[in-house]
Order: sequence, then structure tokens, then C-alpha cells
Amino acid sequence: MELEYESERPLYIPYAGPILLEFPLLNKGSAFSQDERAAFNLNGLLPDTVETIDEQAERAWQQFNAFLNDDDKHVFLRNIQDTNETLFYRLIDDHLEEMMPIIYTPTVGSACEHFSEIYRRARGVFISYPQRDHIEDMLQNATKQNVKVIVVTDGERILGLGDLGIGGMGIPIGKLSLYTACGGISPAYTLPIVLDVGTNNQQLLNDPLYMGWRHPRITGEEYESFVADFISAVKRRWPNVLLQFEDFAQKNAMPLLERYHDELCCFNDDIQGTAAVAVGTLVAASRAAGTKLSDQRVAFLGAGSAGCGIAEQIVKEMQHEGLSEKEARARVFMVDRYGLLTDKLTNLLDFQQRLSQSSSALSDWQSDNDDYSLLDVVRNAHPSILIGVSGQPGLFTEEIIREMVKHCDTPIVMPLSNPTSRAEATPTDILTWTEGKALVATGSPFGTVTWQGQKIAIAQCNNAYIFPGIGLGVIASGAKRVTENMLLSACRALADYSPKAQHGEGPILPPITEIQSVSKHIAVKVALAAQQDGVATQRSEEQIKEAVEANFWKPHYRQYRRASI
Ligand SMILES: NC(=O)C1=CN([C@@H]2O[C@H](COP(=O)(O)OP(=O)(O)OC[C@H]3O[C@@H](n4cnc5c(N)ncnc54)[C@H](O)[C@@H]3O)[C@@H](O)[C@H]2O)C=CC1
Ligand SMILES: CC(=O)C(=O)O
Ligand SMILES: [Mg+2]
Repeated sequence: MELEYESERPLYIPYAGPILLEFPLLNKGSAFSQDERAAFNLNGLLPDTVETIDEQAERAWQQFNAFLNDDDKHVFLRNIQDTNETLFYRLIDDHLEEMMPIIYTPTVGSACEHFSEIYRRARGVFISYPQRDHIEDMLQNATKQNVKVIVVTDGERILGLGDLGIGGMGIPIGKLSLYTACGGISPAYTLPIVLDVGTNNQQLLNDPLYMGWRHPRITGEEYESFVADFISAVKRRWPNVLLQFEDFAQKNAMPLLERYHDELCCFNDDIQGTAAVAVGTLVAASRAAGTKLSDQRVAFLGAGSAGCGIAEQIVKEMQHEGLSEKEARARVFMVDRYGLLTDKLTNLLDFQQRLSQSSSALSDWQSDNDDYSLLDVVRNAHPSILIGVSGQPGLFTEEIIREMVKHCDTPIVMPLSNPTSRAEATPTDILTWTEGKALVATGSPFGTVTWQGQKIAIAQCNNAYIFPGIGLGVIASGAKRVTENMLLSACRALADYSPKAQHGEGPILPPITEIQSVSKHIAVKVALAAQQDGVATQRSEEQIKEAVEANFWKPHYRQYRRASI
């Protein structure tokens, strides 16, 4: 197994003794060879047997399975990540299906809620508002020097769980674990960051164990200039870094993206990554059904960052298929807390306004109220696609789903809210209420559903299918910006990979176990789009493919030689 790496050049390491064992990027534990143990003063610090990474992974897998609940499994895996990153990624490589729900949604949600209780060791950078004059120093202190991907949150909208303060750090850590496990970005190049601007979560403020800044969130001018200082410091420290905004509250997500998308290589995963995965799924589903996305009508529950991001991408795709912008917008219905977004509502944000329906076009709609509920929309607009991004569980009721299936043979129903506890409906309920007719995709993983003896796999429509490939494509091409075209290419590349669209059967999205191949394919398309948009150097497709392979890090141990200090 290790032979293929034997020709790889050795690494020259300036650390020795216990310090080397404390370095998660360099530690090999019991896999240090006898020669290395002698050269690096490790003799006596490890049990006698020199193990292979496979043997270490087998022990860790047995230990993993001995834990009785997922939260404990999460803590266990995070501990391996913090002590031996190579082993951590080997384990995930070997058991992605079992471990992805533990390091990512749904378990990461619980890990964020209990962040201060389960805290063990430092990882990433915590930039708190009281330390705002020292941001540059904090970035200098990061344990990683050559950072290529940052995921940053301020913890205000963590999955559908709300404001979790610095507990939100679990999300950048989890996302970056997937950048490595699914997108092959070396963990030496990734850095999770939380901007600690306080929290409005009273439970956390009252919690004696809470480790963040105990202060209500700063807002307005103070918040904006703090983020601006952070972005300037990042640009000075790592001018070519890819920065992913993650889980910011609705009021900040879009303004931050609009302000910075042309200042550095960045994107917002909840708006743009989610749009790419959702529209990729819908394009694949339409292809499989022999129709087009522009033939569908789409209803959303939740007109926030994710909902409006997906909706705008749907409008673009429908225009690409031949509709005018007006025709496309007339097919998309956004329902939020106060009902359907129409031009009668006066309190809409800019990005919601663009997606509101003209009330004159709804004059013949039947409703008991002035505001149209989701049920009213389903009754009157007859959507064939229903997308849940409200963060509220159970809102796709039996009545709504049964009404939907009256008007459409194969409804596509996507409760995308995370974690599992926030899903708008369960796949079992949706399939029961539609008598097995619905095509279901969820944000968090759900098991196979058996409907009248038939086993139906449930696709996980999560931006995890997109962002690792974008990161790999940006790194392989040296792209300086993330353009709309690059996101659109990622979306179409995912649709190319759909088993159902390709073969007419099987799941709508490729199984998670194929995510590395999917990410490589997305990376190539993203890199090509970057070149077309003039934000990356021109190279042939062959050269891009080689760069994607060359940049794809694999979890194995390199040989170490002692560097002179
Ligand atoms: N599957 C995936 O890849 C992704 C899933 N999500 C999930 O989507 C959810 C929303 O995320 P964002 O859009 O970023 O949050 P957001 O806070 O920007 O938007 C949520 C929207 O839902 C609305 N809402 C809340 N309760 C409602 C109700 N009872 N009826 C109708 N609308 C209601 C809110 O007013 C808000 O406009 C979260 O649970 C998140 O985990 C987000 C990004 C990616
Ligand atoms: C998947 C994701 O980014 C979210 O639920 O926020
Ligand atoms: Mg998110």
C-alpha cells in the first residue's frame, strides 16, 4: 500500500522529541520507523512495535465503533484530528459514509451547541472584537503558514440552530475537514476562523463554561469595520487565499458577499454553494424525467440566504434554457414567515424584493386570507418542485404534500434545512403521503426508505458536493476570484455526474463515496470557467487535469529526515 509513495522525496523536519509528537500535521505516532525514532529522539516515547497507518486506522476504527453515541464519536475523531491529521484523514477516507455524518451534519450541529463543554484543544483562529487591534498578530500566530483556504463564520446562523457564538467554530472546522477529505486540499493549507463579535444567545451568556466574549453582538458600523479590518489583514497575510463565508445571519450574508466578492477570492457557501448543489440536483432530475427545469414551477419555504441564492440560480438556468427573465421569475414562488413574497410587502430586503411576485398576476388565486400561505401557493401555482430552507422542522405538512401531488405526477420535494432535527419533513413521510411518487433530496443524510418493498435511496443535497471541488479548482488554476460562471460550471458538472440523469435509474446524486471523483470533475470545470472569465492563467484542459491530480493530497506518511536548525 505504501510502496507507491516510496519514491516521494523525504520531508526535512526541524522538530524532535515530544514536540514532534504534539504536531498534528507531522505526528505519525506508532508509525515512526526505527530510524526516525533514533534520528528524532523518539526512542522510549512510543511502544516498541512500528505500525503501518492501516494498522493504526484499524485500531481507531474499532475504538470509534465502541462509542455508543454520535457526540462521543465526534469528540473522539476531533481528538485524532488534533493529534494526528494524517491518520484522521485516512480513517475518513476508509469510512466516509459512516464518518461524514459525525464530522459534518448532523452531529456537528450538536458539537457546536456544546462547543465550550466538549472543548479539548485549540484549532484555528479565534478573533474577538476586544482584540481588534491585533488581528494581524493573530493571523501570524496561526499554526499554518501557507494558508490557501479559509472558512470563516461569526456564528450567528449555525445550520438551522441560530446564534451559537464561538460554538460556530465547529462549522469551519467541519467544512475544512471536507475540503481535505472530499476535495484533496492538504490540511496544511486550511484554516478555520471564527469572528467573535459576541452572542445574543442568553443561554450561552449565562453559561459559566462559555469560552467566547460575553457580550451582546456588536452591530452596524462597529461590526462592518471589524469585518473590514479582518478582510484587510487576510489580504495582506495571504493575498491569494480562497475565503469562504459560512453561516452568517441573513442580514449580513448578502451585504458581505456584495462588498467583498470583487476584492478577494471569496464566495458565500450558503448562498452560492447551496445554489449550485440544489440547481445541479434539479437540472439532473429534469434531465432524468426528459423535461427541462424551465418546464417546472418552484415553491420555496424560506426566503433567506439559501432560498434566494437557489432561486436566483434557478432563474438563470431557466433563462439559459430559453425563458425571458420575467417568465422565469413568474415560475418561482418564495414563501417566508409572512406568506408569499409579493410586491405588496413593504419590508422585504433587496434580494427578496427581486423574487417577489407581482400581485396583479395572482388576481385569480383562491385564498381565505390576504397573505398567501405555502398551502395557498401549492393550491394555486401547482409547483412541481418544493424546497425547504426555513430552518424550521415539520412545515411540509401532510396537507401540503398531498395537495402538491394532486397537480403533479412526480413532485420533487427537498427539505434542505440542517441538521436532521430541522428538516421540513422526513423522507418517509413524504414518500408515504405521495404514495412513493416523490423524488426526495434532503440537506442532512437520511437512510434508505422502503416503500412497498422497494428500497429508495435518499440523495443528500448539501453544498458539500460543491465547495471542495471549487476549492480544488481554484487552487489548481490559481484563480484570483470566484465568478458566477465558475459556480454555474460547478452546478452543471454535478448534474453531469447524476446516475439517474446518466442512466435513467439510480440515485439523483452520486453516492457520497464517489465525492472525490465528483470534486475532481467539478474542479476541472471550475478551473476552465476561471480561465474563460480571465481570472486564471490560460492552460490546456489536459494541464488542468494534471494540476488537479497533482494538488490532490492523500493521507499517507512521508519519510522524515532531520533538518539542521
Ligand atoms: N442543504 C444545504 O446544503 C444547505 C442548507 N441550509 C439550511 O437552510 C436553512 C436556512 O438557511 P439560510 O437561508 O442561510 O438562513 P436564513 O436565516 O437566511 O433564512 C431562513 C429564512 O426562513 C424564514 N423562516 C423562518 N421560519 C419560517 C416559517 N415558519 N415559515 C416560513 N419561513 C420561515 C426566515 O424568515 C428566513 O427568511 C438552515 O437550516 C440551513 O441549515 C443552508 C445552506 C445549505
Ligand atoms: C450545509 C450548510 O452550509 C448549512 O446548513 O448551513
Ligand atoms: Mg452553511
